Amino acid sequence: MLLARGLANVEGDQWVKHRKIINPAFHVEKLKHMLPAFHISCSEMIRKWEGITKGRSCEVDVYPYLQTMTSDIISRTAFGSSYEEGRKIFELQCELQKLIVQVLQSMYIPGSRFLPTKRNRRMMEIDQEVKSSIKKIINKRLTTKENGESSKGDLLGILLDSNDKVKLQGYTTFGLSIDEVIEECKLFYIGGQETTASLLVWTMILLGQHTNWQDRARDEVSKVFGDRKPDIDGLSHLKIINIILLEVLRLYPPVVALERIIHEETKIGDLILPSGSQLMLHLMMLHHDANIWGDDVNEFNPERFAEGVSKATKIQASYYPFGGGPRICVGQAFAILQAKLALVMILSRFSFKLSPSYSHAPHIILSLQPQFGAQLILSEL
Ligand code: HEM
Repeated sequence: MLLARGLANVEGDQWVKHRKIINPAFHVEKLKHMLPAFHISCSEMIRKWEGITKGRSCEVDVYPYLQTMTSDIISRTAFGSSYEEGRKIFELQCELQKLIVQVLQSMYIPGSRFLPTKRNRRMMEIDQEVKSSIKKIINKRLTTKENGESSKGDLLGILLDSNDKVKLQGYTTFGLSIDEVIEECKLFYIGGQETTASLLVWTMILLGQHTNWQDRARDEVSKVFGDRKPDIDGLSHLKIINIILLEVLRLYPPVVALERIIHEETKIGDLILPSGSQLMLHLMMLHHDANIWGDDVNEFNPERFAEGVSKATKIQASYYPFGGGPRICVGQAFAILQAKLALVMILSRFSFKLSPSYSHAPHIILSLQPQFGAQLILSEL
């Protein structure tokens, strides 16, 4: 729970309260204003690639760059004007994430997390530092608000506004405490950064393999935007890129499994599951089941989504890259918008193919990642 205790980790009434406050932050109207921030972060990545390729074809492991870009986007969109402080917080959060992965991968000794080891002390230090830095940003915001300045269009501002609104609606116990706002800010990073980087890296790997789809996507980009800067309207009309992303999320879902706890005895077929049972829906298995998807289940074939998600399978309810039901991913539209914009910008500037030095090894560290990176040959257009 050191990583974040926000929305994803609360239950019952607590969850209803958090979700009601957070939902507006991800509304399409709000996302529209975040597009310029997405654009800046993506342009920076492209400039770095141009600096490497210098007009020639060149091998680049694109994965770390995509990770930096998605991290940068979260810092900008979560904290807006407090971007620099936000970035530092997320760098610490990233270090914490790595330390936690080390713990998860080492032998479990009960109680060992309370020992004052170097790693444990560093983890506690980071946790304290992150909390106090977010607190400083929030306090600064609250002071400017008290002075009558309107909130910024970033996630933190929207979260604080939305919190005020539910309080005004008479839900005296409904608002979030400062500590809870802090946890939500941390969760945006945990939930949004690695997952979106995972979606983008598998998309580039697959388009580097299936260059016919890359060409189709690029054609679409030039038809929709020409020399225009991508806008939200155009992005929502990209059909080819949309089915490509759907197919990537089927083959390589960044979150590989969904978890649920049953609150009352439930009968499924011949099985009677007692209350309190923990269920896991493995998306990798569901998305790779030939009975559902057909014989070409392991092939990259975006065309299967041409008539929409429900027509792509023989059985309904078989595709859940963003989960489902009331707990469906709150950042879905944010992630898809970001992925579409990044792809449009990459495809307009580079063509790419898989390098012979790429080793295919999907592995899971919080999200589904290419273990040895994503080596592509980039060529400037
Ligand atoms: C491609 C990118 C992403 C994927 C594949 C993804 C996937 C998921 C999945 C599978 C869940 C669990 C849903 C369930 O249990 O039914 C989830 C929950 C969540 N995601 Fe995402 N996510 C992505 C991006 C984001 C982004 C960008 C953010 C925020 C900036 C975010 C924030 C959250 C939060 C807060 C929850 C918990 C929702 C709740 O419990 O009510 N995610 N996500």
